[in-house]
Order: sequence, then structure tokens, then C-alpha cells
Amino acid sequence: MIQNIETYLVDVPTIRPHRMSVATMNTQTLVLVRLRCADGITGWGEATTIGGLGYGGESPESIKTNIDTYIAPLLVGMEASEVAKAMARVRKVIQGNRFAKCAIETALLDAQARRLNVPLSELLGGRVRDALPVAWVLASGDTARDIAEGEKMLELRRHRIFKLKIGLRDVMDDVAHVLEIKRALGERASVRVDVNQAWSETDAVRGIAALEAGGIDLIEQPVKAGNRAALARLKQRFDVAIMADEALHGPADALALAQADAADVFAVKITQSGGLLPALEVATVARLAGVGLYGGTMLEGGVGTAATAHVCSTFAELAWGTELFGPLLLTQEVLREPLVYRDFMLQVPTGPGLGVEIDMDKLRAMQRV
Ligand SMILES: O=C(O)C[C@H]1C=CC(=O)O1
Ligand SMILES: [Mn+2]
Repeated sequence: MIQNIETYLVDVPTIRPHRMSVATMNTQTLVLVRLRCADGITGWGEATTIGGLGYGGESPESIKTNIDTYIAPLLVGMEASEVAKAMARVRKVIQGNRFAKCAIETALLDAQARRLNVPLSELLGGRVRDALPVAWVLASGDTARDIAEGEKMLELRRHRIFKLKIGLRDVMDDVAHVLEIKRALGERASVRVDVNQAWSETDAVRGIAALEAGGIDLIEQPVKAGNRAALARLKQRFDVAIMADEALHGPADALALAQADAADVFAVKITQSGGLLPALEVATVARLAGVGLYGGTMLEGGVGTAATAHVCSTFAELAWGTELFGPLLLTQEVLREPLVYRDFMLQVPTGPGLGVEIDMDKLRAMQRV
């Protein structure tokens, strides 16, 4: 039986300012959910977002309030091992709130996988890979600092895929910044950009032409999320791969994007999809439509990152790797043992459930009161 559900806001400083067109982050607010069951089993979930309300329609505070006020009371007293029934109830009664639903579903699945003593991946169809390529985001705002950071990551053998956040400056200034980094890192790295919706279609045509000519591998969400037709036109116009991120809020969007032939790649995010099982549905649509997959992040800490790793471990094809570096951007860990990054890959945890343990002392020390 589900006994109680608690939510925590945990403010963690980042290792450096993280500059995106939507927000500059100096602190990340982790939204964590603990679900306790009458059989003594505890499950954890995460619903972290970026930049307050700057990125998505749910803020850390609204997620906490909506879980505490509306979602937890629906679930307390239900059978904890009947995850699908519990989520069906939540999905029937609660509109929207994809991030909150994701955290709840993660906690239920974590608890159930622990109960069955299997890694969470095995409840999702089973893993076909034990390690995932992981990108790093260069977003200090300074070209020389970004190049030095990229060199350091290559030397540490931690990352050889770099995503650059652009869209704040004039198009051609951003292009110059990206191409300087690409020239410095050369063939040793895959260099990609994320515009976070900042360009008009005409900006995008100019910018993408120059980036493609300069050897950039992937262009993420160049135009507004709602402008699916423009995304499709850019996809038809250019050879360089175009990725949908903010345009993709779950399986229905995945189907619509696929039908419109609007993207070469989907950024699969468990929070944006509204949960782990909807994220698998997004991946299935992609597979059937011939769209490539990329494991995306909302810069979550260890819980959400582990949950996404379990999801991505089940993908037969993961052509574009992942960006599951969230915990590495934070100065403090909430896990007892950090996730393992080695040889450019994140190791998918192997223990029961998510395969990560929360350190309650560390969490309490950073918890917002
Ligand atoms: O992809 C996004 O738009 C969000 C996020 C992922 C990595 C990062 O730095 O920001
Ligand atoms: Mn993005």
C-alpha cells in the first residue's frame, strides 16, 4: 500500500554559470519525490526543470504544490505494486503536469523494481546496453573558456560530444563562436548546437547554412516549439540533422512531428514526455518513423538522470547518444554513491530499482525550508 508521498525542493549551486537563451543558471533546484510503501519499500522520483518558469510550463514550486495538494492524496492507500493502475488514476484525474507525473511514475517504478529485486530497466522491457555515450554542454558564454573546458573533457575521456548553447547573441556572432570551437576541437569531437527556439525561420536558414558548412553535426530546436511547419521546412532544406526538443511533449507530439516529417532526431526527455512509459512510446514512434534518438535532460540530478539512463538502455538504436551529465554540472551530490562516468560513457546502474541511493543528510542540508 502507498503510505505517503513527500516532495523536496533542493537548491544546488552549479559549478559555473550555465548560459542558455532561456535562462542563466547559477543554481539548480532539484524537485525530488519520496514514495513510501507499507511493505517498507521506498521509491524515488525527480521532476526537475530549468530556469523556474523560463523553460517549461511547470515551476519547481508548482510541481511540489501540485503533487502535495492534488496527486499524493489520490494515491495514498492504493496498492503500491499496481503501478499501472496508480498511474491510470493520476492520468485520468490530473490534466497536464507532465513533470509531476514523471516523478510519481519514476518513484512507483523504482519501488516496484526494488520489490522485485531487478534493475528498473528490466521493468521497461529490458536493457540492451549497459553504458551510454554522454555529451557535455559548453555554455560558459566565453569562447576561450568553452574551448579549454572541451579540451579538459577530452583529456579526462569524459566527453567527446559537445553541445553549444546559442541564441542569445546575433546569429552570425553565435556562428563565429561555434565555428571557432569546432576548429579548435576538430575531428576529435562531435560539435552540436541548441538554439532553444531563439531563431526566426530566416535567422535559422542563415545560421544553419553556415553551421552545416563548418562541420556542425546537429541543430537542436532552432525555431519556436509551436512552429512545426518551419522545423519541417528546415529539415527538408538542410542535410545537417535537425532535432526536436521543446516541440516534443510526449507521444502525441512525436506522432505529429513524424507525420509532418519535421525532425531527423528526437530528444527523448522523461519529464517532457510525462513519464518513463510515455518516453518509451516517444521512442517507439521514432523507431517506426525512422527518426533518430537522443537521450535528453532537464539538468536533473542523480535520480532523474538514472531514470533516463534506464529508459535509454532499452533503446535498440541510440544514434545520437545522450546528454545525461546533469549531476556533473552541480557542486553537490544527493546520492550516496555518484553515478559512474567513464570512457565517454555513463554506466547504467545495475542495482535494484534506479540503482541509486539518496543520502538524506546531504539532501536535508540543501533542502529549501
Ligand atoms: O536541451 C535543453 O534544452 C535543456 C538542457 C539540456 C542540456 C542543457 O544544458 O540544457
Ligand atoms: Mn534543448
